[in-house]
Amino acid sequence: MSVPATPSASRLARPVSFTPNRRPLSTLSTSSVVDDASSTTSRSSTPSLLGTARKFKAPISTESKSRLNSKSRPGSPTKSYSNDGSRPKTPTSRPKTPTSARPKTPTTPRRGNEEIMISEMDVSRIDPEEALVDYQNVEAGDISGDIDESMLKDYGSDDKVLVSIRVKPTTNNPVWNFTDKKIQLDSGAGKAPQEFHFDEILTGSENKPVYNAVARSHVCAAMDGYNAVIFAYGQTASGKTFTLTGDEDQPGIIPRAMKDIFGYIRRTPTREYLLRCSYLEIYNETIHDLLAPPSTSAAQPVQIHGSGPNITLNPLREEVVTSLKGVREVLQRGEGNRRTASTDWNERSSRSHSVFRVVIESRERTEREKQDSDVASGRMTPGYRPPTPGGARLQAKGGRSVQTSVLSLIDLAGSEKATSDKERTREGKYINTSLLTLGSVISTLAENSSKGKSDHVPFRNSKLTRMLQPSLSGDARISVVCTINPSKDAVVESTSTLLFAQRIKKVQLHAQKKEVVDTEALLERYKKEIEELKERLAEREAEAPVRNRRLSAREQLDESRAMKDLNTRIRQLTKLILTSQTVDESKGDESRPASPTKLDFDMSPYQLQQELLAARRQLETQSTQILSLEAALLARPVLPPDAPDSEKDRMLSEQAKTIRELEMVVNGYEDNLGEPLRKVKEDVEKEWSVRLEKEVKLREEKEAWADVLVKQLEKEKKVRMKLEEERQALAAFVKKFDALGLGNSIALPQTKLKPPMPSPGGAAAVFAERQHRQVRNLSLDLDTVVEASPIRLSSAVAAEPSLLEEQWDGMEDASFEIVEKLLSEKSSKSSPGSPLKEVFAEKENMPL
Ligand SMILES: Nc1ncnc2c1ncn2[C@@H]1O[C@H](COP(=O)(O)OP(=O)(O)OP(=O)(O)O)[C@@H](O)[C@H]1O
Repeated sequence: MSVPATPSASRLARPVSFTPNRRPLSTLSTSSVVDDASSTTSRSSTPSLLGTARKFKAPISTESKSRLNSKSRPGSPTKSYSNDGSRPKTPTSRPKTPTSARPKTPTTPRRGNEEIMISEMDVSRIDPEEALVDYQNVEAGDISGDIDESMLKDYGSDDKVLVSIRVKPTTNNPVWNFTDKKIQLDSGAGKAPQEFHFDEILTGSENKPVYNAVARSHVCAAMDGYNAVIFAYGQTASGKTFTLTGDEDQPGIIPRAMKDIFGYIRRTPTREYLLRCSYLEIYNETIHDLLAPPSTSAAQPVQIHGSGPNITLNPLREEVVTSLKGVREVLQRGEGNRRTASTDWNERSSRSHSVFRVVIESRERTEREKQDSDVASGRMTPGYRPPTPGGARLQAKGGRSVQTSVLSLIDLAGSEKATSDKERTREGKYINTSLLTLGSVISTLAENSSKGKSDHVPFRNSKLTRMLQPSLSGDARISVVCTINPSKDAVVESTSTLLFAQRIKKVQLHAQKKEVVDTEALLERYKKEIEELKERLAEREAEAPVRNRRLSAREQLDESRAMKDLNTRIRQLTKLILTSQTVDESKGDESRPASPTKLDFDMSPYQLQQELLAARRQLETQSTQILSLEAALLARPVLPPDAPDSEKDRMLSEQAKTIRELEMVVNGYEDNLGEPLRKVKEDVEKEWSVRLEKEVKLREEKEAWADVLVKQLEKEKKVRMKLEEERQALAAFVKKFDALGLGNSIALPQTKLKPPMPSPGGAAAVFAERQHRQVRNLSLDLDTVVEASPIRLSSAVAAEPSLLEEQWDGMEDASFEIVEKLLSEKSSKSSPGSPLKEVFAEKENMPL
């Protein structure tokens, strides 16, 4: 068997059979599976199965409103009713769950909201391992607390339809009298007295006895491998939805059946189950998938394919459920999508026929599985066989057989008279036509059965009868609840319902359960596929060492990827099979997280071992490859220097190829590092990259600082040069000063300063010229000024020692103090106004 690339896609084309007999793999119409996930929205906070049975309503007429408002909930069952004299036109209704929050859109009664909650429970996503239900994983809360075997009917001995009448409680002039099995029109009704006999006559508002009488045996039959159909038929507002769905106080057949299903699994330690639900409605002769988003189901109505007993429905979703919570979600979604509207007779009348189906696949558990799960759960396999009425047990023949059955719970739209609303009238026509067809189909079948005839049965005249053809042809156990309104103004409709019930009672059934190995069953197919995949994997692994020698690096990489894919698929499939440990009420049926970490933790020890082995083998292969490639690289021939260019090019391209191959192998090697190792690697890389960044920053800062220092140094150098210039200028000045001739009378120490002999007036001229130049350059920038003058002018250079503060070599003795001293000695001898005085006067004015 080949592995489909995408498991869900491979099922897309498969239609869902309505006939479990030779049903192809029932799966989703997955055309909208992908976008479903994005549209998950909680629809109701009410946890009840019934609290969500809210429907769209058409606006209610004032007349209807007042009638409805005046209704009160009838009391407990009575076998005869008092006539209070009031004669409301409509039957007394039990008030439904408040619907004020619901929009009323008469033209689009179907929920127009695109954000319909889409469960993740479709077959393609669910983990079958967690979807299999058995006795150990059914939670106590999921099962019916009132299992009473005495309530079960012996459905196995009778090949007749179980027909029951439910009389709706009313205080409004009831005209029918009844006993347990007989119902009779009152003589006071003004009509010919009629008497009818049925399997059960049920009254009152309690749904539990109704379920026990009409549905429980058929639910058990379905669990035991028979197809079963339970449907409610009757005039509008007579209580069909109340019987099938019920409300929070009085859960109806559907929620009770689901509880019983889990109860049955709990009591059956020998089997494991896969449960799938679908929900559809037939509205104006079009079939809609109630579990698909409305836009999808409107664009792609469900089609009936095939003929005779081999009817298939496509596209139709089936969602795997493992707990009541999961069922609740499916029901909430489906019921939210049902079309209802307010009519003259029923505030929330079902405007369509609805079919809720549960596909039950089950398989005998192997001793090994039982032991394993008992050990895992700390329980021992109970040594008893649960009571399963009519149940021959399935035996494994060769391989284990898979039993498949379908339980269909059908709420028919009510027959009705013309209404005041145009849209309702149109719907009513469709409803009446299909009910009429159902009636004539039942009549013909009854005739054929009772008179041994084989007249043509007009199944094809309506979608409803065509869909029900396999069941009505005898392939299923059928239970019909006919609901009637006993009040006088509904006598005609009630009589018509009772006649229908009488006819259907005559239909002969011959349902068989399927105990053969059903290779089409999803459960079996998963198991088979797992086995095949494992075989293929083992073969490939065994061949790997020889094969890898032949393959190029790329081919080896492809090969290892293919093996990885096989492993992944095996893991997915294994997880799709539910076992007893996995059913848990607290668990929703949300899709299992796709986290690889989660998957790893969920793997069985065997799978982990397989995984580990495969990974090790791959690593070994890759190490060998790396080594051989490295050796090839080292052993490459060295070309002589005078080798032709073409030869060099060839060599280079070969080496480039080897490098590429090495890279590929190394990449593959890294891919194979376990998650933890990869994580460690990432952490280390992260830590070191932070450090590296810090270091780089630090280095940049230091480099910038070094630049500043270099610049500073250059500046210093320039300043030093200027200082040198100034020093020389000053030396020149002193020389000129000495040239004034004073040096002739005063002996300056020759060794300290040896300027040329100054000439009179020379120093003053130099200073005058410098002073002039400095004033001229005052507006120039700092560097220019520094260059132009021997005297510091700027703050930038103020930090530098002043020329006059500097210690000049050999100038100590030539300080101004000495000069001053010499001069003062001289001045005492010379007269005022002498040239010397002039010179000093000028010097004192020198800008310092
Ligand atoms: N046996 C019952 N006891 C108490 N209330 C009931 C009973 N049967 C029906 N009702 C009430 O009567 C009203 C109409 O019932 P329901 O909607 O089930 O009728 P229906 O047959 O499904 O109608 P339609 O065909 O129009 O959908 C509801 O408010 C429901 O609660």
